[in-house]
Amino acid sequence: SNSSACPAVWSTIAKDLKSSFSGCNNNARSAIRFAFHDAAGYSSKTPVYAPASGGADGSLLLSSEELQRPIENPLQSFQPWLLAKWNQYKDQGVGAADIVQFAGNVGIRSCNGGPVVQTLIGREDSSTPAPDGTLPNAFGPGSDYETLTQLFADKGFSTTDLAALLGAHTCSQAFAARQIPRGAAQDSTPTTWDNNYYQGLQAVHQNKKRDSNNDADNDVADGATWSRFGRPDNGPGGPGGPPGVYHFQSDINLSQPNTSVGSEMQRFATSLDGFNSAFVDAMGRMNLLGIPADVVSGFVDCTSLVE
Ligand code: HEM
Repeated sequence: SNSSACPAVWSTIAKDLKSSFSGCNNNARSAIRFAFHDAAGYSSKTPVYAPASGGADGSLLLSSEELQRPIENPLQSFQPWLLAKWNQYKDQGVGAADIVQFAGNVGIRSCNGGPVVQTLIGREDSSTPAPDGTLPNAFGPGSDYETLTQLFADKGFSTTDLAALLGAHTCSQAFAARQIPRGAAQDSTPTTWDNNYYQGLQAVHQNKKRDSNNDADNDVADGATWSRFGRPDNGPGGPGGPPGVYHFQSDINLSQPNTSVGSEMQRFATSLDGFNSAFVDAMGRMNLLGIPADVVSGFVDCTSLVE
């Protein structure tokens, strides 16, 4: 890839999106999840088709069938905003798949401490809905450790990659998940990109160990109703306070100590640099999911605009 070839229009888009995403706001966080959900439509277990087998092809922006799936909730309210942005620039040769991933990377960077992910441009678009069933569940069936590690392995991600990618929940809030209060965050500082997310999950497992014989209080004890232990652990609320930190069942399952994902998450809880370098590596590949390597080699590098 060639950075001098990054088309000028992307400078305008970078300025536009940076101001729209300022402070790691709702649109910034939605853009990060939107990029993930567009790209992660790829799986080695589904049929190969051009241009990206359901991966980073813009289909989440272009296919209403894909967008309407419940797993996308509540991105249906963000998509029109991003579509309008794309409509504003598409006559200047801007692709839908490219703007989706570019916006995700600007979103990450807009969070306080957010890293710079390599940002390549040149994708082909597709309005074919990605294969269904390729995205992870946070609660209930499919949110278990085995299913989720296999799901990500099928996209080419190792357990280290998965541990790092989950760290995006350093800046997540949940608005659609009915199992937790609306707007609840997954770490205590949702506009800051840090490793508190991992620390909070460590605390959950610590509490579980400490309290394995006692189910009388609000913790992970018996894992019966996870929302009872989804209390703010190091968050602004504390029991009885305003909504603070609520964990997804998937995040708790994947962070179990003595598992390969869990031990990497434990490492990231104590190493912000370790988290960021693993995240940048995995997210750079997420951005390109399903696109053949020989096609990627012709892409141009617009990373400097994200910095
Ligand atoms: C096992 C894997 C994952 C599961 C089960 C999962 C699930 C979820 C769920 C249920 C929400 C809340 C949606 C809502 O109710 O509004 C969410 C939010 C979010 N997720 Fe994930 N996620 C996973 C991995 C990832 C990855 C790999 C990324 C990005 C690299 C990511 C980025 C985000 C972001 C930024 C939000 C916040 C959106 C907002 O604040 O509006 N997630 N995720």
